Amino acid sequence: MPPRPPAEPAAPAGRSPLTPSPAPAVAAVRLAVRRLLTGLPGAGPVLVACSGGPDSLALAAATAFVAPRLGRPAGLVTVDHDLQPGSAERAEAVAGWARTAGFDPVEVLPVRVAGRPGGPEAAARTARYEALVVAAKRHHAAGVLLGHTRDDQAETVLLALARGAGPRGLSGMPERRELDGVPLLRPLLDVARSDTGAACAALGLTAWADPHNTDPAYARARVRAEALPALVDALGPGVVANLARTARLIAADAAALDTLAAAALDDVRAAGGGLSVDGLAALPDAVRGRVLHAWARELGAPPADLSHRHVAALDALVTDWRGQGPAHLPGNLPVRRHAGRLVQGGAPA
Ligand SMILES: Nc1ncnc2c1ncn2[C@@H]1O[C@H](COP(=O)(O)OP(=O)(O)OP(=O)(O)O)[C@@H](O)[C@H]1O
Repeated sequence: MPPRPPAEPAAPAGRSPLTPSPAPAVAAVRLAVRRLLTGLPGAGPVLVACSGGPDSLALAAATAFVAPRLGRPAGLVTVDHDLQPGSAERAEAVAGWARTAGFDPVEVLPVRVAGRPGGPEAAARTARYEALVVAAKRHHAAGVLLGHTRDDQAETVLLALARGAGPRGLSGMPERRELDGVPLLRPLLDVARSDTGAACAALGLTAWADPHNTDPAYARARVRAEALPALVDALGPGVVANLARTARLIAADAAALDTLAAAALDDVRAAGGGLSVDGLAALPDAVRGRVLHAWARELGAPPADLSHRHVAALDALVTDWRGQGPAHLPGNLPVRRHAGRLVQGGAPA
């Protein structure tokens, strides 16, 4: 069903109809958007990335309400992945609603997913983010707003725990990050999914139900349908908020370690090039791992291919040196230990 234009809820009895009080869920979503938009740098528009699902539809309705009050232009973009029948009509319905809600610009972004590497979900995500970044640059946007909620964050943390992720994965999704110079902003990370659904209902918006969200072929859908509800049953309703809180705490620690590692990398640079083994060995494990990771990227290893195994191989040259090596980084980059340093290059002749 295409979304219908938002309508403010009727004022409760005893209140002036001129100042209706929004439903609590509507107020919660608006407050979250206001908090993020207040003081956002840059004068350009924010672009809401809206799928037509309940999260981004509630986000869009809140942005349509809040942005003009803060003097911030707001546009809306919806991506047509062309993966399901009727996707073009749905995208047009979202765009049509957005025009009536006052967004400008409003764009449907068609993307091609076929032929990209990875599974269809990953390929669609990559294509979507590419299109969002291009649109944001075209409109000199101050940022792209995404509708991820607290429940999405909790799912992300559980999935990260299940695959044995380190602090980066356990940090979940950041509220703000830059992709190719474009700020990606997630105002709803502390808003419950039940609130985005309730906000849509209170505003008379009919959201699109993405069949992928309930398809048990996807691990995230199984976490959403089974694992999180089981945890909530067993441990209480605070679990979702607590998982999201843990992500924030770990993100703060990870950021502090990153800062320490950036300084440590400069400290352990060796005079003749490469890194000093003694300097590296003196660092705490968590800092040394980050230093080696950053150095590998500096050497030209493609970040997407650089795994913890590569970092562990570099680490072994420092802490477990038995004459082995070189370690091989992706991008055909051998690293060896020579004269008390880690240096790039194959075995000496
Ligand atoms: N087709 C799309 N067009 C524009 N933005 C999208 C699209 N799909 C996803 N997004 C953006 O990415 C966010 C996360 O999408 P995802 O599908 O992972 O989560 P979701 O919980 O199903 O969100 P929603 O309820 O908004 O569909 C969305 O809230 C939205 O901001």
